[in-house]
Amino acid sequence: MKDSLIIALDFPGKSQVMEFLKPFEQEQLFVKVGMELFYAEGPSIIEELKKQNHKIFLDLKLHDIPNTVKSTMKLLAGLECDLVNVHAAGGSEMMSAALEGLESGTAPGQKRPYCIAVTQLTSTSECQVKQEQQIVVGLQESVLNYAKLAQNSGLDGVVCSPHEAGLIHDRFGTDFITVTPGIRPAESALEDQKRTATPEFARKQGISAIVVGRPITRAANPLESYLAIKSEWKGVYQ
Ligand SMILES: O=C(O)c1cc(=O)[nH]c(=O)n1[C@@H]1O[C@H](COP(=O)(O)O)[C@@H](O)[C@H]1O
Repeated sequence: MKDSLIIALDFPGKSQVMEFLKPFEQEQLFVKVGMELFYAEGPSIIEELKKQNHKIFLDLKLHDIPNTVKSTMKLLAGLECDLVNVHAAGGSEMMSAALEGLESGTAPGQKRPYCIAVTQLTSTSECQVKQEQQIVVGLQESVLNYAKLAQNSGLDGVVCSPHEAGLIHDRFGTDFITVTPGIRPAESALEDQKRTATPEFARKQGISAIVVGRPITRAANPLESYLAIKSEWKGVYQ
């Protein structure tokens, strides 16, 4: 997990994914399958990507009652991805249930997928946290609170922005995984992301893995963009 660069495969279907991956034949990738692609293609897209030897983050951000999350995680464990996630806002009981489900769905002798919790989405601003979510302590404290709940529930780490990751490692240890989207090389468009940072800034925070979507998938030359971001991040595929 350490120093990984995860490419968000936010595409509407398999054909676009396979077209995108063509120039990456020489690269072993860590890819993220999110709701759009998974809902379009179902579990077969995971099998396809595994056949190509890519590591997989299945990003379905489960957020439901504990029983539903537990049984869904049991099912997802069978897909043998490397990383899955839930929303910390679902609460500690839900997070513990997610882990129980994953453990019970993992074949004996196999390693269960890492499970991390989304704290505050990187598209969320300080203003939204205070005005819409009515969390008076503010964004950073809310992220730290969710990280604490996730760790106490036995999860392996969190999704947060690069701006909170250093503090999370200070408080919760360097082994607690931080995965940070919202990565934008200097002068890239921020689009809907609010808490953004460059790959270089991310490297200095001791972050475990960065997630990059559009700056690679929508680049004129995706492979070139991937390699440039990777060298700025100094990620080493493991
Ligand atoms: O869990 C995630 O992956 C996630 C959490 C978060 O807080 N923010 C966030 O952007 N993501 C995902 O990370 C990816 C970021 O994509 P880009 O903004 O295109 O780089 C998208 O697939 C999002 O769904």
